[in-house]
This record gives sequence, C-alpha cells and structure tokens, in this order.
Amino acid sequence: MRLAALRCASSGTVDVKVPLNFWCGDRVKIKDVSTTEPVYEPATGRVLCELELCGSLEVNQAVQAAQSAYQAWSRMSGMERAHIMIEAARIIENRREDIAEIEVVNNGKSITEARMDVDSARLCIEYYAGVASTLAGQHIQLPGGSFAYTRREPLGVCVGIGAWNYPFQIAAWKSAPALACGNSMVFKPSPVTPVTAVMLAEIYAKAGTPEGLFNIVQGGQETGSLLCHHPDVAKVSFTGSVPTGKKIMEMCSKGVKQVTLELGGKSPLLIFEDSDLGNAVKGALMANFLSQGQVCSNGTRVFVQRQMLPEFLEEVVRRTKDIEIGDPLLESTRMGALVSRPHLDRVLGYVEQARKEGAKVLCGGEPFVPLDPKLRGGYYMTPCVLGDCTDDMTCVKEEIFGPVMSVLSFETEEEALLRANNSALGLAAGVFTSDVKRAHRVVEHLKAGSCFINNYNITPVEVPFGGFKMSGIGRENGQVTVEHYTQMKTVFVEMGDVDSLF
Ligand SMILES: NC(=O)c1ccc[n+]([C@@H]2O[C@H](COP(=O)([O-])OP(=O)(O)OC[C@H]3O[C@@H](n4cnc5c(N)ncnc54)[C@H](O)[C@@H]3O)[C@@H](O)[C@H]2O)c1
Ligand SMILES: C[N+](C)(C)CCCC=O
Repeated sequence: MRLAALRCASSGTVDVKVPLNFWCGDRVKIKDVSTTEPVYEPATGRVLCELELCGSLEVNQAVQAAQSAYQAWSRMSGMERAHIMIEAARIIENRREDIAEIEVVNNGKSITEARMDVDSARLCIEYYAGVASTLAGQHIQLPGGSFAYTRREPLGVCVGIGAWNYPFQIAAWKSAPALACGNSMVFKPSPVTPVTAVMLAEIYAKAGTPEGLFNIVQGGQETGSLLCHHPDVAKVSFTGSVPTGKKIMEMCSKGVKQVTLELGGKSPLLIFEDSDLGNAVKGALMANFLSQGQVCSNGTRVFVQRQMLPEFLEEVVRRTKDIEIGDPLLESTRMGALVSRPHLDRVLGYVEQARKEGAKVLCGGEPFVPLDPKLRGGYYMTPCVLGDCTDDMTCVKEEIFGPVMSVLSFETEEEALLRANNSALGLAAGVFTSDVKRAHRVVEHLKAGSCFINNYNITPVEVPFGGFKMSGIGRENGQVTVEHYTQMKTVFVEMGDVDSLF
C-alpha cells in the first residue's frame, strides 16, 4: 500500500488534495458529498482544503468495517498484535518529519513541538505493543479443587473523538490501548485539524492490521453524535471541552456505553519562596506557553509566594518577551499561530476583559503580525503575563486555552491550597519547592488527577494521565488503560458434583 504524499516545503505552499476519510483500509472519496467545510492553515490563514463531512451512510460504512476487522483482530494473540503495532511505530519513526510538518501546517504549532508530539504518538504505540503481550487474567482456587478464572476481553468497536490541539498524538493515545486490547476503532478528528489522523490510519494499514481496524470519519458534532448513538459502538473515548463531554456522556448513557472523558482544565501551579527561581520560571513557561497555550493541562493559575513575587515576575516577563513568534515551520520559532481566527479573537477578548477587571498586562496579549508577507493573514499573538490577578477575575476562573498566564500571590501553604482547589476542574496541578516534605504534603491535598513536583507538562506514555472533578473520567496512558478498553469475564469451573438443593 502506498502512503499518500503530502510533503511541504514551507508555510503557504500546501494544498491538501487527497481524501481525508478512511475506512476498509483506504482513503475514501465520498460520493454525492452534501456538506463540506473549509480547513485553514493557521500560519497563513489560507484554505488548505474543503473537508468532506460524513453523514449516517458513511458512519455506518466505517462502523461496519470496524466490526468486521474486530472479528479477526480480537482472535489474534497479544504477541501477534504487538508485532503489527511495533511495525506501525517503526513506520511513524521513518515518517516523523512528514507527519510533523503536516501537523504544523494544519495546527499552527512550532515544528519543534510537532516532532515531540509525533514521538509521543510512536512511544505510545510501542508501549501498548508491550502491554498487548502481557494481558492476562487471574486464577482463583475454590473448595474441592474447583476454581474460577478471569479473562480480559475486548469491548468491540470503540470510537475516538479528538480535539484540535494535539491531532496526531490524540489519535495515537486513543488507538494504541484500544488496539492493544483487541478492539477496533472509528476515530473522528476535530474538523479544524483533520489532516494527520488519516496518516495514522494509513500507517496502521501498511503495518498489517486487518482492513477496517482503524478508520477515520470526518465531521463535526453531527458526525460525532451519529457515532455516539450507533448501536454497534461499545465505547467512546473523548478529548475536548467540558460542555461537549457532558453531551457525549448523555448520548452514551442511552446505550449504556462506557466513556473515557479527557476534558478541560484551569490548573494551579504553586511556587514557594524556597524554590529554585530558574526552574520555577522555566516550569511556569512550560505550564503556559506550549502549543500557543492551547493545552488542557496548562497551569494557568500561577500562585507565587509573596516574598518571591518581584524576582519571579521580572524573570518570567523577561523570558516571555524573548519567545520567538513566527513561521511555525522555522527551527528558530518557539511560538506559532493559534488554531483559528475566532479562537485568536476569543483569547484576545480574555486579555481585554482581564484588563477591565483590574489585572495588569505585564507583557504581550496583542495581535502579532509577522514581517514575512505570506504570514500576514495568520493567527498570531504575543504571549501574555497578567499580574495583580485575583481569584474572582474571569481570567483566573475560566479556561482561556491561549498563551495567557495569570499570576497571583499567596502568603501561606494552607491559603494556597484552598485557593488552588477552588475550581470545578481538576485536570493537573504543580508545585515548586525545595522542601521535599512540603512537596508531598501539598500534592496529597491538591484535587487534581495529574500532579507535578518541580516540573510541569511532561507526559511520559507509561504514566496515567487524566482528571479529577469535571476534568474527566478514566485515564489515558499507562497500565490502567487496559481496564478502560477491556471487560472482565469470570468463569466458574466445577470439579465435583452439583450440590443441588432440589
Ligand atoms: N484532558 C485532555 O486530555 C484534553 C486534551 C486536549 C484538549 N482538551 C480540551 O479540549 C478543549 C479544546 O478542544 P475543542 O475545542 O476541539 O473541544 P470541543 O469539545 O469543541 O470538540 C472536541 C471534539 O468533539 C466533537 N464534538 C463537538 N460536539 C459534539 C457532539 N455534540 N457530539 C459528538 N462530538 C462532538 C468536535 O467535532 C471535536 O472533534 C479544551 O477544553 C481542552 O481543555 C482536553
Ligand atoms: C502538553 N502535553 C504534555 C503533551 C500534554 C498534552 C495533553 C493535552 O492537551
């Protein structure tokens, strides 16, 4: 099978002509397309392609393909599945640069970050290839030589629905555990970033998965809703906003389907006065400015202990002003374009609102127009640090999902914990301190699913990732995911006679 070529030389030169839907092992051009939607290149504002959206006919075809592949795949041993997944990981490694470049063109993040995302996707598939061969049940002894055993069985056709901030990585983080456990998958990327998930589908097919094992249907909420309601779908794993997550859960409840929900956050980062200043500042930058600030786990409420505040602010503002913004395909660029014009306007609106509510804009928060004429229509802004923030401000309460750091000050550990936990969300949290006892004590009290001590926003694939409270249900990555993509069967075996009461 030939992989569709989409090489790009520089921003502003790519047109996506290949179909972006994929089932039965191939890219599919929809017959009689009724709805299309433009897809943009954030770096330039150009239209990359018109996306063909799937309706019920196409969703049915994809689910049927997944059902038939499931029959073959679920009967293979874990080791057999592992071999194929390792081959998929090898192909990703060979195509790393292609995938990363196309991710940049469709998402706007810097090439340096896109390469890290592709590496995370590959590592995730390698990790779950290893897990596939270790799936096992339990043996339980019963009286009289009788016994019971448990089997971990796959669920069937699983659906993945992705957000636009990590398009290729999310597709891998969902498909790798699902496939390792013997399921098949229909994946729906965000219609804003539809281009790279289909590259993953081609790669799995080329690696030797049965035709229809991993399929892509393109579309927005209508297509997503068709998937959630489909009677042949066993589970939905969703990454996106809290309001959509609630709808997904509601739709899945109709069919009593399992859900994994990876939702939004408004995570706190606590910096104590005994922290190493350099590391605390680097941590705060990593917690706020990766992917133009469009990261679910970002630590956007930066609480700094009063005595350290002046030196922290001076250093964090200095380093934020130094961030090189521009063409995301250039090696020197550290911050690319936000994902869309409406999203950029929304983020700039939050900065304006913060100003009105009394926050001090210490740097950034303005639209940015690069000198290169081809980038003038792109969606850029300068990364922003807001000082004098208070807990009641909109910028401190709501997920902005852009490069905007809100800095707050605190006096005591107890006060910082109370304020940090005062949120309906609980995806992540961080603490910087050189006091090891304080670090663990604080983390014990933080109401968040993913906590970092003296670092922020690292997500090794062998470590579970996910949220408390309204930030989600279930986990991605790590061993625990096996529980989310399998169901347990218990088998009782009688070795004696039936002891009947009748
Ligand atoms: N916790 C995590 O792991 C994680 C990771 C990345 C992003 N996010 C969150 O995602 C959000 C940003 O992403 P977004 O704007 O793409 O989110 P979104 O909720 O708008 O959309 C996410 C996906 O859901 C689909 N969708 C929308 N309505 C639907 C419906 N009614 N039925 C089925 N599918 C539907 C969209 O087409 C898209 O594919 C942020 O809140 C961010 O925090 C969370
Ligand atoms: C930035 N990380 C560390 C890759 C986390 C991505 C998870 C979701 O946005």
